[in-house]
Amino acid sequence: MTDWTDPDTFARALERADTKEKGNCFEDFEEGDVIEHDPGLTLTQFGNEQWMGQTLNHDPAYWRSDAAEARGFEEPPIHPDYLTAATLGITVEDLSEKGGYFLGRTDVRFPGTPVYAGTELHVESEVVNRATSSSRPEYGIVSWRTRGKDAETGEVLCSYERTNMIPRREPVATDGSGAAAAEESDDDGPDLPETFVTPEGGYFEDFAEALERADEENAAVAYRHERGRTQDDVTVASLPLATLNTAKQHHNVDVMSDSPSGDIVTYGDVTRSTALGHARSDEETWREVGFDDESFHTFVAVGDTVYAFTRVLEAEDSVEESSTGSRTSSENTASSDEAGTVRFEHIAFNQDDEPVYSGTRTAEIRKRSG
Ligand SMILES: C/C(=C\C(=O)SCCNC(=O)CCNC(=O)[C@H](O)C(C)(C)COP(=O)(O)OP(=O)(O)OC[C@H]1O[C@@H](n2cnc3c(N)ncnc32)[C@H](O)[C@@H]1OP(=O)(O)O)C(=O)O
Repeated sequence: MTDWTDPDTFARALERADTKEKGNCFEDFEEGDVIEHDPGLTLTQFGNEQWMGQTLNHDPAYWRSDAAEARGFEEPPIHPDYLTAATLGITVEDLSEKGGYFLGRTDVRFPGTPVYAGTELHVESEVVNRATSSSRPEYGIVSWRTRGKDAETGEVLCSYERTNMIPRREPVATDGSGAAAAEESDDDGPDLPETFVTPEGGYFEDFAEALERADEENAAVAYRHERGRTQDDVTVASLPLATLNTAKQHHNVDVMSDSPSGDIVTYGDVTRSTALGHARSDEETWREVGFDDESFHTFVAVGDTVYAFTRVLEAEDSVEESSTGSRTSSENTASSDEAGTVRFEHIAFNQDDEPVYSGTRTAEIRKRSG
């Protein structure tokens, strides 16, 4: 009788067996396709605290009832970074499990927040763009609009547009124009302002005052944050799996040894949330409003340390009044007169000072006088 576990026999069996494939290739996506993602997730206090603890998001309003109430929440809510990461994690099986990398995301918004523990998430995505990569024949570039909804009420809690490099079944000829353009770009050297201004504190007034000072001095409000977080098995493999993110990039060292990164890499949402955690530790955050123009520039792997750099772009002190006289919020107006709205650019960088993530963020920041 054949012993299938004999190593030689088993090696031959493996050679002859078909693989039941997971995930979709570039050719499987058509613009306009709508995909309802089967995995769902109940947003729990444990999942929320695990994410926030490991990414150094220690804002007390998300941990303690009294601090939550002082910020106008019923109880410590689900953190917007965890909500974003969970909304994306659920989609990976259908959209990007085949491989390829998370390149960027924009228009990240939270129309239904605050969200509390116990909410069940139902997620759907629409293919909004499919493009040929001019530099990488084995990949195409796909963008999706994703919406994470409250499974019970249908209310949209988190939505965004995301772009990944996705493997093709068949490589295509590329014209190399992207790579050539990058090589041709003339390098006149960096064009940085002479003076960098650092806000004195983390309140809205500190950011507004620093911007005024920078305007007078033809300077930029730009500074780095001291904390760093070295990537380990928890941040690289455990946190994405806890969001049901099945991307092999984060947990299959065997397959990834033969990939552009050569190793497993940190989930983009972990890198970004860690850098945002560093930035938030130096400010008095009131509410997160949204994120745009997010890009992942290079890989982060076990042993790399994630640091953060912040540029303050705008500060707006206005609160919109509705016709009934009650407060409403829009992009540049705060939801409460206790806060003003600030737009930041955050850059995550590694121990070699290489940018690994960048994006703009709009947040309501508490007023000292509020
Ligand atoms: C979730 C999830 C997976 C992850 O979280 S993976 C971890 C996060 N992502 C990364 O670590 C990727 C970091 N990026 C890189 O290391 C490099 O970008 C990469 C993937 C090696 C490619 O480098 P290249 O130097 O070959 O090329 P480019 O960076 O110029 O990009 C290749 C083409 O993509 C286009 N592109 C780049 N960013 C965007 C964007 N935000 N939106 C649209 N298109 C973008 C770029 O223009 C290039 O196009 P060509 O036509 O010139 O090829 C999960 O699995 O879901």
